[in-house]
Formats: sequence, C-alpha cells, structure tokens
Amino acid sequence: MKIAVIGTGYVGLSTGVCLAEIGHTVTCIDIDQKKIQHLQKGIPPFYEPGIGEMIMNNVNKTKLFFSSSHRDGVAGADIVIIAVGTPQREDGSCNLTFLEQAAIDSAPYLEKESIFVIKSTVPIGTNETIQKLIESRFQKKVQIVSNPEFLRQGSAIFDTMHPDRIVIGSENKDASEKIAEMYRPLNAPILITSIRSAEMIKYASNAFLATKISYINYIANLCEQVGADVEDVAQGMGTDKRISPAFLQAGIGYGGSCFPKDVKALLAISKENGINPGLLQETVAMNEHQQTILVSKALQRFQTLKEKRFALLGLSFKPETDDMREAPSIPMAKQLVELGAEVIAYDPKAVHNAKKILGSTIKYADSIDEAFLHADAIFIVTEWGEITNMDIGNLLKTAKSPIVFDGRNCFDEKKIKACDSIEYYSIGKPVLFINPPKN
Ligand SMILES: NC(=O)c1ccc[n+]([C@@H]2O[C@H](COP(=O)([O-])OP(=O)(O)OC[C@H]3O[C@@H](n4cnc5c(N)ncnc54)[C@H](O)[C@@H]3O)[C@@H](O)[C@H]2O)c1
Ligand SMILES: O=c1ccn([C@@H]2O[C@H](COP(=O)(O)OP(=O)(O)O[C@H]3O[C@H](CO)[C@@H](O)[C@H](O)[C@H]3O)[C@@H](O)[C@H]2O)c(=O)[nH]1
Repeated sequence: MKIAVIGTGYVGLSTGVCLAEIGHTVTCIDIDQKKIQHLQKGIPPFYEPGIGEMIMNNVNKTKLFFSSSHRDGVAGADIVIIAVGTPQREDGSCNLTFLEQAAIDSAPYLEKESIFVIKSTVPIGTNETIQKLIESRFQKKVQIVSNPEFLRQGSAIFDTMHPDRIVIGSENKDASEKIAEMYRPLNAPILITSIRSAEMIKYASNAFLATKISYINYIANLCEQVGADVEDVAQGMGTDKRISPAFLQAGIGYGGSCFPKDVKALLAISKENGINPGLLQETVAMNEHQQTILVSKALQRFQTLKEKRFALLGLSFKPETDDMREAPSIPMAKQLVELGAEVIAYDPKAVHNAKKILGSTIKYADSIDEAFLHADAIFIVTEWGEITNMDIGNLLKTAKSPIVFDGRNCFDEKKIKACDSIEYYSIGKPVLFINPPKN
C-alpha cells in the first residue's frame, strides 16, 4: 500500500519505518525542514535503538521517503496516518492545535478513497471533530480511523514490530478492514472497536499503568516504615497472574512525554463529564511526592545540603532514550541546586537535551568516573545499563563519602555487601550500612 505518515516524532517515524519494513511504500512528512533534511541522509532526529539502521535499509530499498511537503506524501496515498504531538495545555487538557493543523495541511491532497488515520493520543470525540473539519472546510468525504499507539520509547522499533495488540476504531467496516490489512504482516492480535472506544482505550491504558506505578511507590514508602522490602513484595504480588510483574518497579516516579500528560488529560475529561477524578488525582499527587523522595532522604542524612557536591547519574526519563520530557531528574536537580548543593550530572545520551532545560545551573560530566570524583553523595536517577553495571565499590573510593541514594533500586544486596564502605539508601528497602563513614 502507499502510505503517508504526518509527523516524524517517536511515533510517526517508528510507524513509518516499520510500515516500510513490512513492505509498504511510505512517505514521512514533517514541517520541521531540518529534521527532514537529516532524515533524507538517514540521520534520526533522536536516540532510539535500531531506528537508524532501519531507516537506511528502507531508504536504500526505495520503500521509505521523507519530505516537508504534505502534497508529496498525501497525494495518491491509500492511507494517511497522523502522528503529530498532542501536548498538554496549562490546565492539563489536551492541546489539539498541531493535530488540526496537520489535518488542514493534508486535506487538500486527500484522494477520494484514502483513509485518514489518527494515531496521536486524543480526547474522546476528537476523530469525529477532525472528520467534520475536513468535510466542512474542504467539502471532502473522508473515512476516519482511530488507531492509537502503544509503543514505548527506548524499545519503539521492537514494540512497533511486535505489538501486544492493534486497536482499530472505526464506524466503517471497509476502512477498518483496510487498516487491519495494512498491519497483517505483523501477525498481531487486532481489536476492532468504535472510534470512541479506541480513543478511550489509549487513555485508560496509560492512566492504569501510571496508577500501577504510583500504587507500588505508595507500597514502597509503607515498606520503609514497617521494615518490609518492596522488591520481595512486588515479586510476591506479580507472580499472581491477575496482577503481573510488569510496571511494579518502585522508584522516583514516572516521567516522559505520555504518562504525565495523558493522566492529566483524562483527569480533565473526567471533570468535563462530571465523573469524580479522585483516583487519578492521587496517582498524580503520589508521583509528584515520589520525585522529591531522594532529596528528602539526603536532607535527613546531611541536615543541610549547602556546599555539598552531588553526582547525579542518569538524566533522561528512562534508559535507552535521550528524551528529557517530564524527566524526574529535572525537579530533583532543581531542588538540589535550590538547597545550595553543587550538582554534576552524567547521562550516556541525554546531556544535549538536558542542557536546553537545566542550562548551566548544574555541571555535566563526560563519564561516570568524573561524576564520582570528590562527590559527597551519589544520586541514581535513571537505570541505564552503564550505570547498573558500574563497579560501584571501586568508584566510591574516588568519592568524598561513599553515600548512595538510589532512585531505581539498581543493585542487589550482594553487590552492596561486596563494597569496602557504603551507606546505601534505595526505595522501599532497608538502608544498608557497610563500614559507613563516621560523619
Ligand atoms: N512518544 C511516545 O512514546 C508515544 C507513544 C504512543 C503515543 N504517543 C502519542 O503520539 C503523538 C505523537 O507523539 P511523539 O512523541 O511522536 O511526538 P513528537 O513531539 O516527538 O513529534 C511530533 C512531530 O510532528 C511534527 N508536526 C507538527 N505539526 C505538523 C504538521 N502540521 N505536519 C507535519 N508534521 C507536523 C513536529 O514537527 C514533530 O516532529 C502524541 O499524541 C503522543 O501522545 C506518543
Ligand atoms: O515499573 C515501572 C515502569 C515504568 N516506570 C517509569 O514510567 C515512565 C514511563 O516508562 P515506559 O512506560 O516504559 O515508557 P514510555 O515510553 O513513556 O511509554 C508509555 O507511554 C507511551 C506513550 O503513550 C505508551 O505508548 C506506552 O505504552 C507506555 O508504556 C518512566 O519514567 C519509567 O521510569 C516506573 O517508575 N516503574
């Protein structure tokens, strides 16, 4: 099939590249000309494992094209997929400006038979609004399909090639069958629903996962008070098939471009519809509290953080991405600086993006070793492989004090007990002291 994908962010680019990989001819469109120029040379605009190779492979096979002109992709396309951003407004509700503009930019070139697919995460009823916009403004009949995306950053290509399910929301049988046909080579379970149910599935899934994280963080905080270990508790819970072990990793809260904004959007939708949003309000409040928890532990340990030098390991909102959107490292670094500490941060990929947000309020190290040097304590924020695999015992010998605040529970007891000297604070687990420093 001939497919146009509008927006070359994490979702649009991953979708476009994978659809080319399974045999379709795909043109990816973006209004960001610089992005398109780079993509035409095979350079991805962000760090995402495996995407660069897949782009080059499909560009070389003339299955994948990039353009900044909507006409180039949309004219003659069987299917047009919209994957532009739907960010959060100040009141938490979803901002549809980019989506409306993408529809307006594409509509003039839509063919009579082409199907218009909205992959962006949108409030319930948006697909119908966009359909009406195209029909009234451009006098064109259009078949609209809601096809929400569930990929995770850091494993976007794997998730797109191996989805747990594909959700297709449509009021038209031919349109949903055509979209199912487009995805057929992926051999994934397909769920066909109404448009409104498909829109709701996306928010309900993200809000559920975010709530599951806030729940285990709440249990973790209780574990610390009652002397239990949250990892044992999560394992005990997760082995129950009805609960599952996924998303039971306690830590310093969720970040990223989706959970924070989608939970708040669903909250706004609840309020608009007169449904008590109390449950989701607690999810958000718990997450905000959790992002401050390591700083509270440090304050308790040191009384004052003035003139302390702290190493911050990991800046991106999760490993294997350079995305800093809503990363827990941002409030944490700001708080430490406000309390008078000097912060030196290390991240394998996200420093460039972190500098745009945190600027020169903190320092940046080129290596883990450099960050450890003379540090009064180490804060672990993101569980990159390089960080979880580091030789912590040896590295701590170069720090001023062997004190670690681990926000992602990266090390087991064996690794901590092998250190000559360490004071190890983690989330939802007892503090470990191995020949701790005197002060
Ligand atoms: N990031 C994720 O992991 C993820 C996963 C599932 C769903 N989603 C949802 O998918 C949507 C896209 O998210 P993203 O993270 O890929 O966004 P993004 O911000 O990374 O990228 C959006 C792209 O769209 C382009 N764009 C904006 N207006 C345009 C227009 N009129 N024509 C062409 N291009 C235009 C921008 O220049 C940008 O490159 C959002 O609704 C998001 O909630 C995101
Ligand atoms: O047990 C867990 C799992 C995740 N996280 C945190 O939750 C955030 C989000 O992680 P993850 O869900 O892996 O990454 P995203 O790329 O944000 O993906 C989520 O958001 C996407 C955008 O909507 C959806 O498509 C995905 O299905 C959904 O998992 C990160 O800060 C993680 O550190 C935890 O704290 N504990």
